[in-house]
Amino acid sequence: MRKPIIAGNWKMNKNPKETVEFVAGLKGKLPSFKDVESVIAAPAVDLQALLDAAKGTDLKVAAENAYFENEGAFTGETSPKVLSEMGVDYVVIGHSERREYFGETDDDINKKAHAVFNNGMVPIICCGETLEQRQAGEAESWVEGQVSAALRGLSVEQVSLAVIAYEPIWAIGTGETATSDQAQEICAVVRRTVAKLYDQTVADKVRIQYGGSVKPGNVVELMGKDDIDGGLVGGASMEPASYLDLVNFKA
Ligand SMILES: O=C(CO)COP(=O)(O)O
Repeated sequence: MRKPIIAGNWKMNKNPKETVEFVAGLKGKLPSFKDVESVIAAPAVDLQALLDAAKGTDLKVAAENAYFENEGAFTGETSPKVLSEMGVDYVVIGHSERREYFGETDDDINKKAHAVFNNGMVPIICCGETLEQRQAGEAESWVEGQVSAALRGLSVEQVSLAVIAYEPIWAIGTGETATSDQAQEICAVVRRTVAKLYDQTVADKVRIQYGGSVKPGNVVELMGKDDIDGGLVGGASMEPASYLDLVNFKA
């Protein structure tokens, strides 16, 4: 049984004060961590405020990115070692916005996956195709390639813990959700890829999120699909009421 994991991704939005206000708005309303993992991925500048506010609650904290080196002359980067020392649980890596605007490659993302695990955290590894790739019938092979590259060299134990987020780029922030069948189809490809690279037991443990215009109105249908274990949510994670509707999708 895979535990559902719903993660908000605030992207480059909110300041520390707004972060604290958001968490105050969740008070007493989050599902138990035993049933659903509720996660917020916040900008690096908000993480300490989020960690402090989330203490003693069922909310888990994710960084939106980290570098693959622990320390050194890398001006402007965020150390995965320090994130771990701060108490961060998850790190989103390889988001399509990182790949597109900041030139991150499959190789960078693989190094980041290793760095995150080596520091005792769990990566949320993103993958997903463009509209052109989908229209050319290349979505499956593209995603299979991204997942294979990201997982290269990881141990069975590490991959069993990993979270993989399938986010079709054409559905991000566009209001255009993949249908639940389209989402399921590629999430199944992700799981089959893990089975091919490792084995079915590992594949059955990996949690796969769908992301791209997830909202309270479609979360139940998406979560009902066999290979969808969670959501990675931008816009609809920004306000407590909407976020609570998502994480309480079972209620
Ligand atoms: O990119 C996303 C989450 O990482 C999806 O964003 P939206 O939910 O705003 O479409």
